Amino acid sequence: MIFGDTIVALSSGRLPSGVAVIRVSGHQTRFVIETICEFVPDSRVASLQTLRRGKEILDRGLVLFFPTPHSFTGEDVAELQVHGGRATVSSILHEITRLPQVRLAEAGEFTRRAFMNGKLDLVQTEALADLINAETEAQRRLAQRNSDGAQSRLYAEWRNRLVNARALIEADIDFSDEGDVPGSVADRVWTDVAALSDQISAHIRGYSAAEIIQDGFHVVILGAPNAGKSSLLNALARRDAAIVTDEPGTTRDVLEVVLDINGLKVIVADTAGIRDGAGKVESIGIEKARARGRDADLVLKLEDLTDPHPVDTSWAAGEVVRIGTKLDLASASHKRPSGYDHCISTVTGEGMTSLVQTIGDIAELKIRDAGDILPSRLRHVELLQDALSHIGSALRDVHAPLEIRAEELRLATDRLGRITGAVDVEELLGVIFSQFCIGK
Ligand SMILES: Nc1nc2c(c(=O)[nH]1)N(C=O)[C@@H](CNc1ccc(C(=O)N[C@@H](CCC(=O)O)C(=O)O)cc1)CN2
Ligand SMILES: Nc1nc2c(ncn2[C@@H]2O[C@H](COP(=O)(O)OP(=O)(O)OP(=O)(O)O)[C@@H](O)[C@H]2O)c(=O)[nH]1
Ligand SMILES: [Mg+2]
Repeated sequence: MIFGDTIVALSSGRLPSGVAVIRVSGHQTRFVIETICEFVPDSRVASLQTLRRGKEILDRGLVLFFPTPHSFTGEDVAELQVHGGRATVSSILHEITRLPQVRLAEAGEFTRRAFMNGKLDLVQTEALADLINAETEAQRRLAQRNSDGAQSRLYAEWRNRLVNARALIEADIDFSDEGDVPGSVADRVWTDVAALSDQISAHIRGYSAAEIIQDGFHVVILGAPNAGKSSLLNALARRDAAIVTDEPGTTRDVLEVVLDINGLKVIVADTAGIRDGAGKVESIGIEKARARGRDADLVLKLEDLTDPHPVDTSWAAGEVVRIGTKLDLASASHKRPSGYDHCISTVTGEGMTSLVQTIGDIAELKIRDAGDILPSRLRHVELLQDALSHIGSALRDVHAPLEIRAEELRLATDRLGRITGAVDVEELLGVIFSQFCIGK
């Protein structure tokens, strides 16, 4: 695909930086190199050159040329690896964009061209955005695998199976016209389609793991006022994120910190202490605490060992871990308290390592069984569910004419095709590429 404009952008990170990578893509790329560099280097080989504006030296840097189609975008691409000073980069960008039919790239425009030229499919494109935004090891791994094409290959394999099934069923339809072939081939086909249906269901269930990996595992700290909730939040965050006082009712609003536990994003929320007879502001806080607790993946239920006021958490949907606090203050008689999963002191740090370990283990357990390849967007899940319901119709309506059942399989194939963009993508492009930064 030929685009009118040649695009240019700073593709590396924030300035100033040691080195900055300026990327150019499009049919004017050669002309850009000829104008500001000394020579067009051999394909895909770095060359050290002086960059000039007329006679004036702008910088000395590495220049690479990737002729079409063997480049990231599939177009002619150049990379200028220059000194990462703000003025250096802006003067080079200025010189390049002065040339005819060359302009600054929009966010995600390089990747959009790569997609248009068939270098990437939709799922890989989304995963590339995720890879760039990945902050934890689990996010990186998920994005890496999907950008690598593993998810796309899985869907391609499923589409193939459906296409094969349809071919055999349609063959059966033709045969049965002649009235002499029984439905034996069809029986085998339907068994495989049923197996595929189970596989797709299992894959869809994996989305909850993808959500935990991408959005974080949600932990909510609940307990009576003064139980030590904010102190625990601060100890987990290793900083003074929340205000701590000896006055009950200090925390009124929900306060979140984001942690990385064993490579997994964990969001911990501190909440207002739950009690009856609280004033207006505090009551609103308590309502928020309950709401958060209901949706949490894990509730940490805190009780002051020296003055326990257990709160009811039977309404919580996720797992509940009971924690005794202020272990350092607990008297000898309290020293071996029972009924707690963990006892901690945020003053001495006792029990903290083991508590963090437990949070990590529970989170890990939720994603462990999900398999390697996960749907990473609601978009994927919706199309997978669509595909599944068409397959379900085909399987269920055993008395329907084979033509109709085969058509259901065709619709399922189409839905799977939409996930990778093999079918009908135009309307999605804007949404997907708006997630990118400039230079990507
Ligand atoms: N300097 C630099 N580093 C980078 C990138 C880049 O664009 N520039 N990338 C940008 O994301 C990533 C690497 N991704 C890339 C993907 C494809 C091609 C490429 O030239 N593909 C050609 C040739 C393939 C081959 O030789 O095997 C092609 O697909 O035809 C380059 C980088 C990360 N590192
Ligand atoms: N000795 C000791 N004191 C603690 C410990 N944890 C908390 N405290 C003290 O207990 C009091 C209440 O702590 P907070 O963390 O503010 O309690 P909270 O549950 O957030 O209270 P509210 O926000 O009012 O619901 C403060 O004076 C803390 O210093 C602990 O492990 N050991
Ligand atoms: Mg508090």
